[in-house]
Amino acid sequence: MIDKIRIATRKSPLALWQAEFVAAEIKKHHPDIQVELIPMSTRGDKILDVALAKVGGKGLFVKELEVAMQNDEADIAVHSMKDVPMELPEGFDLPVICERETPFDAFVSNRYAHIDELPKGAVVGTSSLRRQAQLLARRPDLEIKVLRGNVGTRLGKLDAGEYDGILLAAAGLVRLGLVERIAHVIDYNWLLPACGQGAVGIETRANDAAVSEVLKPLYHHETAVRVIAERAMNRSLDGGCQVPIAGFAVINGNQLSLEGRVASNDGQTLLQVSEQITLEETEVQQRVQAESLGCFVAEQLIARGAEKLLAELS
Ligand SMILES: NCc1[nH]cc(CCC(=O)O)c1CC(=O)O
Repeated sequence: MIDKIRIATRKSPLALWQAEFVAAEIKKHHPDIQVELIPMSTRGDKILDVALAKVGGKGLFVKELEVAMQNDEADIAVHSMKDVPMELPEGFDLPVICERETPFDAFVSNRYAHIDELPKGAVVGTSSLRRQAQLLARRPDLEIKVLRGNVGTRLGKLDAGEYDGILLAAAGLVRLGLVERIAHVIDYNWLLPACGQGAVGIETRANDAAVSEVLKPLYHHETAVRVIAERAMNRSLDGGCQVPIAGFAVINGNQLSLEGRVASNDGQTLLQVSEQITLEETEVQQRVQAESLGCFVAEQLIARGAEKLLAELS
């Protein structure tokens, strides 16, 4: 019997919100289990002055949390799925993906109500190559300026007048109660989200059946199927979150569709593939199908030159 669960989390307000959310859900379903947060800093939190793409290395935001689990200082780690490397290290599992918040990106500005209102040459803040590439594909005249730090830091830089507008995940702003800062949510047809964006995942030590059992009520199957498809695509393309890859899956009835994009950093080349399959009956079958749809979309992208594009970037 488990009487306590320790949650390793980053210290940013968004990470703490997500960990608190998981803690509250665990307590709701298991009133007798004690939950404790173990906040810690990761390398990704400490390196703030360089674009993430230049820092390199996978798992910048998760490694320290895994070490804490390995050392039995924590039992689970709560992550933004977007930040979780496609391949987990040996000894860890990701048994639970929670219900997704809005997966889209948001335009935030103190001066302009819409991206389309930005004048020629306006300065837009983002450190995501995915956002940069897709924005430049539509508006090659805009100037992209590095923007790092947690959500509050980024908003502070916007407010200090360093940018005409910035791009952030809408989910982070919603969770932090900052919806009013959103000028508009960006249509995914022209800014396709990152694989896993808006979804929270829970990592455990491998084969920790007791902890997995406790976490079961937090599992959201539809989100899991969508995120599995997106991540399988990303994995097959061998891309981390530091390359201009976008992937977005939706379920409509028994149809699972996945769109994937790979772009050059300047947005001049943008490859795009969309595929759809009919889902089988069981959850296990559907997860397997999602995985193969992701690989299939990746193959199509590779056939159109994605590998060459990504190789040129690294
Ligand atoms: N890379 C940082 C990060 N990781 C997850 C989110 C947002 C929340 C989410 O996608 O679940 C953010 C901030 C952002 O991209 O604006």
